[in-house]
Amino acid sequence: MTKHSPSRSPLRAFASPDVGGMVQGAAALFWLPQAALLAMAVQGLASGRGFDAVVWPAAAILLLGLARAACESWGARRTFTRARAQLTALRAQTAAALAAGSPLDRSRAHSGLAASVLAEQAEALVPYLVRYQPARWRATVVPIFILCAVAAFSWVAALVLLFAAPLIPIFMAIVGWRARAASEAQMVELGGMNAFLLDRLRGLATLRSLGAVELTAQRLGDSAQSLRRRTMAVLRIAFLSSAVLELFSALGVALVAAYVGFHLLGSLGFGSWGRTLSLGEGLFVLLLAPAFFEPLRELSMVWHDRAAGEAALEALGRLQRNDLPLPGANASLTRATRNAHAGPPAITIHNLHFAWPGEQQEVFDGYELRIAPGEHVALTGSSGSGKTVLLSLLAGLVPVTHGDISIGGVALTSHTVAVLRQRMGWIGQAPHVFAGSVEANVALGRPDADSQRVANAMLFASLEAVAQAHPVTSLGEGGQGLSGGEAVRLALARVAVHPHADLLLVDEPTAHLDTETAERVIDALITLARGKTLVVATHDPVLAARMDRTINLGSAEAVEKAA
Ligand SMILES: Nc1ncnc2c1ncn2[C@@H]1O[C@H](COP(=O)(O)OP(=O)(O)OP(=O)(O)O)[C@@H](O)[C@H]1O
Repeated sequence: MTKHSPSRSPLRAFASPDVGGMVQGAAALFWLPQAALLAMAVQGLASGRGFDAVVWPAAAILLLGLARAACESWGARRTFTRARAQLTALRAQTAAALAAGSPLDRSRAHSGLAASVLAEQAEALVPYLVRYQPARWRATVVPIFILCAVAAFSWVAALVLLFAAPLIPIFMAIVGWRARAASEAQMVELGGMNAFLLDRLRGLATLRSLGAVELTAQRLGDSAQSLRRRTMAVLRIAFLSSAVLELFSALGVALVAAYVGFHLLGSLGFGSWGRTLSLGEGLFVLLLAPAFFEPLRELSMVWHDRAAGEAALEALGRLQRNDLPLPGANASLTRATRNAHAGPPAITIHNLHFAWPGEQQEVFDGYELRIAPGEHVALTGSSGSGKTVLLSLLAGLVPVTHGDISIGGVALTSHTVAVLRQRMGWIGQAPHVFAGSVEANVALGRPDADSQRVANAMLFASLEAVAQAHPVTSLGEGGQGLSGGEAVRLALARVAVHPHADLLLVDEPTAHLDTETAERVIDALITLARGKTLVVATHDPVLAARMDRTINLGSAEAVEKAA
């Protein structure tokens, strides 16, 4: 299985401007003919042509203005639609990459951070694409055209613009570099605060019972203060970049205005290719000077969108990196419908090696195991001996480092695991209970879980009383409102609803239950596993005694005996 770590380039593709942004940016070029017409009209008025000199240029300026507005609005609409579509695609790609990671990967982003990046931080891409990209394009193209037009009349004015302009990108680059660092720090702080909040909300009952609510509120307050400071840093940098730009653009325009004014007065006769500028030409140069700086000023206004957008792209890229991929995450399920299973599967494990990524110590080092079809097996052993890891390897939740696992004669590989998983029923150590009704928690939205099947499964797990006590949506997130025994029964019902499951993998179903409840859970489990292969990890000797065989992972002889 290859490591899923997308390069930065697919994400970078999001940053390329499209035709909408280009049209929007180029619309600023309409100012060139508009300024020329305005200068012509003033020249005409000055030369005594009266009202006639103004009418046609005014009409043409109006038409050009309408054309400019149309281009800008079409470009803006197209850029916005594209940006939303790109964001949706990027969110889907990131969510798919998150789902393609093993649930046992300890380096996975916390759910609070992932939710914050996907829902909140990713939104920064929209201003980045809608405002920054067209502004960047405009700032690259428009000043060049204006500079050429100005240079055609006066090389001195063009030179003034040319000298003032590079200072702006230099300062912007310096400021932008700081802005990016500040923006990234702000986003990290925001994600951290969200993760902290989500985590503490989940553990509120524990915090309250141990009297740690005050302290947590104080820490949350400190985080909020730190976030405020970071946000202010980002804003300060944004204001600074605007101030620098305003200063240089005002200086540039003032110098051009002074030159044109003195030139027209005859005090500065040079700089216009050996001739004297007319009033209209001087005015044209003067009208173009602020327009030369305008795209750069716009760029500075949206400069922090760039920093936030790039920080968001990077955060999404980080979420997409998987250190521990989920085997077969992208395999198709189509073959599953064709595969009719003949009886419960046998399990064969040969020369199994498994080590966690980045760890030298192997949890399994050449492990061998055979389980007969329909056999009920208890995995025992001291805490940390690898019971959960073995169940996870059988369920294909983590990839084996080396060795072979076969289920029902089919080798467990990234190609077959999705199909094999269809015949597995899994009960983890802490089954997750979603906020919602008991029925919805049993059905889990599976297409084959119709209401009749759900009702039968609930009957089997004696859950009707629980369902009646929690009508419609009252089950709390994380199983609040359910006792430990009820939560296990809910997990049993989830498996009971699945008709093709003939291999049950169950992790410590009786942990933390009183003897009587544990007995009932064991009875239900054995009933459910009738005619199926069952592998159950447990520390409970009563449960282990009810199985056909016990395999102790904590002792080497037991492993050999099992083999
Ligand atoms: N997600 C993980 N990432 C890295 N190491 C892990 C992870 N989960 C477990 N381990 C390590 O793998 C080893 C086996 O853990 P495992 O959970 O399989 O033990 P176990 O026998 O099920 O223990 P228990 O009876 O307490 O549930 C332990 O050393 C544990 O620290």
